[in-house]
Amino acid sequence: MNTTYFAEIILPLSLDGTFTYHLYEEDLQQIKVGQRVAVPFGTQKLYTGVVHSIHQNKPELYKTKAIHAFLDNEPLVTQTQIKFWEWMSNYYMCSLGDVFRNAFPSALKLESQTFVRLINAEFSAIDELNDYEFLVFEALKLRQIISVEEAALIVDEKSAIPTLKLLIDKGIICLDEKLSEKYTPKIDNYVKIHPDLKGNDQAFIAILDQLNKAPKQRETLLQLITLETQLQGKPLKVADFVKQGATNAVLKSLAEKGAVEIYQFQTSRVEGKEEETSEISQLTLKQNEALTQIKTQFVDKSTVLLHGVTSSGKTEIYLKLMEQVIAKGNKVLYLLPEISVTTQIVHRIKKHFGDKVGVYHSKFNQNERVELWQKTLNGDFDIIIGPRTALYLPFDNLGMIIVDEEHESSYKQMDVKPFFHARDMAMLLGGLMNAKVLLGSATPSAESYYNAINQKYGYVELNERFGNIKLPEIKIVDLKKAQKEKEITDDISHILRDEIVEQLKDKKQVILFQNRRGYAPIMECNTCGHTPECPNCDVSLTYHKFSNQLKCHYCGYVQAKPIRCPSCGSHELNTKGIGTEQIEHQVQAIFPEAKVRRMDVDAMRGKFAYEKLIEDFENHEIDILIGTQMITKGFDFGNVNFVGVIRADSLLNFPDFRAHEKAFQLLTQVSGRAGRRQEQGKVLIQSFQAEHQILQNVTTYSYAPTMKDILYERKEFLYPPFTRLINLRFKHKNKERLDKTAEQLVTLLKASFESRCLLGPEAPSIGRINNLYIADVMIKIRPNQSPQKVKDLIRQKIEQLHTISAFRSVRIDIDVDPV
Ligand SMILES: Nc1ncnc2c1ncn2[C@@H]1O[C@H](COP(=O)(O)OP(=O)(O)OP(=O)(O)O)[C@@H](O)[C@H]1O
Ligand SMILES: [Zn+2]
Repeated sequence: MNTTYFAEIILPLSLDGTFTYHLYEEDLQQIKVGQRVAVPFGTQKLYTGVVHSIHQNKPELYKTKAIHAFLDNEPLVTQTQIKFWEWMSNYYMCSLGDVFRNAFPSALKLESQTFVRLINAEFSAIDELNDYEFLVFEALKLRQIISVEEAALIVDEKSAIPTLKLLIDKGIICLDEKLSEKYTPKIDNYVKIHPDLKGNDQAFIAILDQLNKAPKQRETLLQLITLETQLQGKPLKVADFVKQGATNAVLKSLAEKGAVEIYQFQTSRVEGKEEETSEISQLTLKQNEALTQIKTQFVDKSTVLLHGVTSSGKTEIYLKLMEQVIAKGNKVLYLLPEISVTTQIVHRIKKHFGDKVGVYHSKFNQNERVELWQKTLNGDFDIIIGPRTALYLPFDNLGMIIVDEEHESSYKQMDVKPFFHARDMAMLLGGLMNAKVLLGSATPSAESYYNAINQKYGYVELNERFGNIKLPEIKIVDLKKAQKEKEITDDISHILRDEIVEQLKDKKQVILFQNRRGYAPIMECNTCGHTPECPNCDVSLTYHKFSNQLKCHYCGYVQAKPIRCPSCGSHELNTKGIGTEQIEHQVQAIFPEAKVRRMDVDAMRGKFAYEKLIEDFENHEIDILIGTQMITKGFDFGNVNFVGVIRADSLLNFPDFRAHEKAFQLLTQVSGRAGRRQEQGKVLIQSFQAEHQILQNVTTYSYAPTMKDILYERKEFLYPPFTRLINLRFKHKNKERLDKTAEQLVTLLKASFESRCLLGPEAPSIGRINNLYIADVMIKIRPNQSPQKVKDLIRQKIEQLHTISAFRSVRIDIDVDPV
């Protein structure tokens, strides 16, 4: 081997660092940093990787392999992205491969275990296929689906991925996705005079004669003629005609006689709303002031916090800013906590910027993801809207990142590595790309607020609602008192009930908030007190009445609701606690005429479930909407003047140092959905702790005093922003081994920390999930310590721990800045 050039390749593996491959003369002609390559790894496996760098340092310790193929001519990943990934892997203490796996669309990442499916069996231009493509195509015609591994047996190992890639490019095959879901358009029935009768007087008179014996049908037909004239060619919905006196039965008979035609027409739900683009609203005086301040502060600050009360028009300010950034030739990334929020906001943004807006949807399938990646790379969009993973797109020329609802904890990724926080990573990416970062919220997080008042960030306040409407009047309903005085039915106090009656009378829509889903969190036997628990997790099962099942919200375990207590056989099983499903039942029982709907993860499963619900709410097909925190995020509806909170208590009692901050934010945000257009709104919060300081502060909109208390406590007890946290989460199926391992690591770390800064091991509130026991060790990093050094130390101690094989089987997940 006399090659002198080597490439470092990023592979989607949970192993540290990059991997070295040697380059041949001809490779040097085409290789570029950021390009996709197919490489062998391990004994048989083939992987898609990305070129990280090219160098001449021959590895001494092992023999390198060659790159099998270059998959594209041009890089799919920018150099900035590679820097970004490396930074993330270092900061969040995971491998570069973990970041790559999470960041790069899996459809672009063919691996041995990936499956492909034939989509164009009719493909006939066989001449255009090379020998290998032809072989794979023939195999797929027989079998429909094969894996990359199987393709490697048909052609050869080297050529499998490149061959499949060519077939994908030709549209002959695609990645197999079992979960692909279709959007079913909304179909409506329409009615018109039968085309055969149009302009055919004779036929028409014949029909009318025939209808002499059916006066109702005759009348309806004549009415339709009048209506059609009035509508001047616009289609008439059957439903609308029925409202004006026609009946479905009569229309059916008319259709059978050939007098009218009933036809179907697809009513577009989501796209149909995109009108022509229009000008951005004129900002109010206050909004304009805020905009000017933001721009001034950006002169010497890279991050500005916009703290504007609910419905103050923060979105309008973002629109103006975007316009200005785009005018300078730069791009904007607009982050939202969950894509659910976007439905309304996307419409607002598209209305102004049209198809220059790219939307990244968390429910996108793999092929849609690839398309967005490529279009971003081509610079097709001026604005990208998306949730936290939109940070991974291959941007160029980013001028601004807006982090809307920056206080939202769903900005933190918790299910897969890297466990990153999008707000923090937005600032990092902003730094790498020289883009400004605007954080926006009506209830900023304690961390951002602290940074703002300490002038690390710019800080702009906007204290009045658009149209100078007063913030809603918030009152607390004392549930203890209501129960004592029997002023309550089930969980709905009579004050709350009466207010809903008034609202419905005024044709207003009502939003009710309850932060638990399901019917009841706990089922309990009245005789022996037994509570059914999940066999895999240390939690009680949640009762879902609709499906008559008990479900575990942590591992998905499901069982039918038992008829008798599994412990004592008694029939007296009772439920404790309340979920959205139960509130839905109670509300429907009190208001049988009202159209009641529920919005929680159970009710929002489909790809477009959220869009449909928003549309139904806008069309007033819902009178009362009951939801979990899903309804708190950015909802902007004009016809809601009243919001009710069913029970604030579980928010207040959560065992977490952020509980009070979250309770204040959530209650303020929910309240903010009321009274956004014409008049001051009203809010009722039911609670057994009516005197609780947080509730009192919510009613008086005392954000700053609340934060003062919270920050005082954080400082006292060494929590962020006064320390940085790293949580080490141990998981193992054997509790004893788990505890021993965690204790051993604590012993190794002890010498380096004061005892107040090294907590645990301790079981979290749910000590076992999916048959794995859990133990947490929390490390607090004080401002005088270097976080990097602490991280190095942790790595080193884990390595030391792993020299003993018994400890190696215990998984350790490192969570930097846990929320
Ligand atoms: N300058 C303006 N001209 C016209 N309409 C405005 C203006 N400012 C705000 N609005 C309208 O007022 C409503 C509330 O504004 P917006 O949704 O931007 O508030 P927000 O501060 O983002 O609220 P939240 O934090 O509660 O989501 C919207 O319907 C918006 O269209
Ligand atoms: Zn479970």
